[in-house]
Amino acid sequence: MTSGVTARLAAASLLGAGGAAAGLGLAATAGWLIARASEHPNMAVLGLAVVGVRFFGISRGLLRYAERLVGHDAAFRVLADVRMKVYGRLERLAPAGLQTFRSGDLLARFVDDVDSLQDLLLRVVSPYVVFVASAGLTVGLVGTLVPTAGVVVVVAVLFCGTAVPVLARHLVRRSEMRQAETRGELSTAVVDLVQGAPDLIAYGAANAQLRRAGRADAELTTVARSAARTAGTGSGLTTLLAGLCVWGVLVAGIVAVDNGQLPGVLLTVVVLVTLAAFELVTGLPQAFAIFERVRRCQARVDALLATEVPVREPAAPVPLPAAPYSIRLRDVRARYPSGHLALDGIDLELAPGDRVAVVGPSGAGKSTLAAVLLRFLELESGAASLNGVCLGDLEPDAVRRVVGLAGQDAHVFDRTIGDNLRLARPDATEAQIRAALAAVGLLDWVEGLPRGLATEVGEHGARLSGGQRQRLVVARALLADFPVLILDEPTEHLDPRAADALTANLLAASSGRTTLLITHRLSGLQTVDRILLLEAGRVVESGTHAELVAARRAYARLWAREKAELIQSE
Ligand SMILES: Nc1ncnc2c1ncn2[C@@H]1O[C@H](COP(=O)(O)OP(=O)(O)OP(=O)(O)O)[C@@H](O)[C@H]1O
Repeated sequence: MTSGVTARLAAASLLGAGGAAAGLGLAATAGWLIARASEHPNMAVLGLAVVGVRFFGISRGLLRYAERLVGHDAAFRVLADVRMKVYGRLERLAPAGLQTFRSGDLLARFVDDVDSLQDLLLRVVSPYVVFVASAGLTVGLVGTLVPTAGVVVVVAVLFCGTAVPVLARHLVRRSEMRQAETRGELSTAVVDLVQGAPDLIAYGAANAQLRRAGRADAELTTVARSAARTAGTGSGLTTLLAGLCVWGVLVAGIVAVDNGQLPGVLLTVVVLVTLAAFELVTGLPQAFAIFERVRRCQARVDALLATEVPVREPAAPVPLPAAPYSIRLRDVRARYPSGHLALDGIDLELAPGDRVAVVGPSGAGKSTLAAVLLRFLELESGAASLNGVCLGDLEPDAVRRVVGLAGQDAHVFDRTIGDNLRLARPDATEAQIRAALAAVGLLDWVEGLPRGLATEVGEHGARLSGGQRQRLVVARALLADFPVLILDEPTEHLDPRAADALTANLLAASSGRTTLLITHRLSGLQTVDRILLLEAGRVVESGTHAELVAARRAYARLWAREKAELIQSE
C-alpha cells in the first residue's frame, strides 16, 4: 500500500471517529436540551445547548460525508493498484500460464474478487472504527455519570462488538468462503454458454449447459442465502442486546437519580448517548461475514498473483541487440506443464532475411516451436539465442518486439477493419495499410465494401468469413513490421487454391524479412530457403523443396499425396 493511501485511510478513520463523537455530542446536547426545557428555565440557560445541537448536527453530517469521500477515494486507489497488478500478472502469464484457469473463473477473479477487496475498507474497517470510537466515548461518559450503567455498556459492547460478530463470522465462514468459488463456477458456465452458443445449439446440448449454469446459480443463491440468514440473525441478536443495554442503563440511571447521585436532567443524556452509540452496531455481524468473503477473494487474487510465470524472467535483462537479427536453436527440448515433451532436440538457424518453412503432421510440435521463439514456453534443455544472446537473458517483451506472430487463433477485435489493423501500428499510413491488405489479397474486397476500412467486423470477427479473418490477422502482422515474423498456419481456413495463392502472396510480401512459415500445405514452398519436417517434436528431414522431393522420403510422400489430392479436387 502506498503512503498516500495509508494517509488517506488514517484520515478516513479519524473523520469516522470524529463523526461518531459528533453524533454522541448531538445526542447528549439534544437530550440535555429536551430534559432541561421541560423545567421551563430562562432561555439564556438553553442558548449554549442550542448552539451545541447545531454545531454537533452540522459537524456530524460534514464529518460523515468527508469520511465517505476520503474512505472511498482510498478504497478505489487500492482497487486500481490491485487491478493493475493482476492485469500485469495476466499479461506475463498469457498464454501458457493461464491454461490452468478457466476463462469464466479468471473473469470472476479479475472483476468480482478484486471488486470485493474494497469492502474490507468500506464495510469492515470503517464501521468497526466508528463503533469502537462511539463505544469508547460512551463508556467514558456514561461510566463517569453512572458507574453501574458504565458496566452495563461495557458488557453490551463486548457482546455486540466482539462475541456476536465473532460467532456470526464462525457460522458464516463456510458459506461466505464458498461464495467466491461458486461465483467463479457460475461465471465459467455462463461464459461457456455464451461463447459456445452456436455449437451448443447445433449439437442440441444447449439445455444441458443451461442446466449446468442453473445449478451453479442455485448453489450461489443457497450459499448467499445461508450467509445472509446468519448475518441477519447476528444483527437481530445485536439489536436485542443493544435494546437490553439501553434498558439496563435506564434502570441504573433511575436508581442513580433516586439515590441523588445523578441530576434528573442528565438521565436523558445517559440514555440517548447509549442509544446513539449502538445505532451502528447492527451492521457488525454483517461486517465480520464480509471480512470472511474478502479473505477468500483475497486468497483467490493472491493465488493468481503467485502463479508461476511460464518462462524465466531475468533479474537483470541484457539489452536487446541491434538489428539485423539472427536466431539460433541448439538441441532444444521443451515440455508443457502437463509433462508432455513437445520438442525433442530441435536445431534451427534463422539468418537475417531467411525464409524457413516448418511442416509436419498435426501435433508434431510446430506451434510449440513458435511458442519457444516467442518466449511463451521455457526450454527444458538446449540453447536459444538472438544475435548470440541467450533468449532467457532478454526481457520476454523485448524478444516479442523482434519476433512477431500471426497465429492461427489470433484475436480479432470487435471494431472496424482499420482499427484491427492499426492495433499493430497506430501511426500506419493509408498506403501502408493498403499494402498490407494487398499482400494478403484483401484489398479489392475491402475497397468494394460500402464502408471500406470503417466496416465493423463483429465480435471475434464474426461478420467475416474464416478466410477473411485469417487474412486480416496476417495483414496486421505484416503491418506491425516485426524483424522476424512467424506465420502459424496462415492458410488454415482457405480452400487449397486460395491457400496456395495466399502462401505465394505472403512469401512475396515477406521477401527480405526473416520469416518462419508454419504450414501443413507444401505447395508454394519451392521459394523458401529451407524446409524442416517435424515429427513428434523432432526434425526428421530438412533441406530445400527440391532436395527433399529428390530424397524420396517422408516429405516426398507428403508432397505426392498433396498433388494427388489437388488433382482429385479439380
Ligand atoms: N498447452 C499444452 N499443454 C500440453 N500439451 C500441449 C499443449 N499445447 C500443445 N500440446 C501438445 O504438444 C504437442 C505439439 O503441439 P503443437 O500445437 O505444437 O502441434 P502442431 O504441430 O502445431 O499441430 P497443429 O498442426 O495441429 O497445430 C501435441 O501433442 C499437443 O497435444
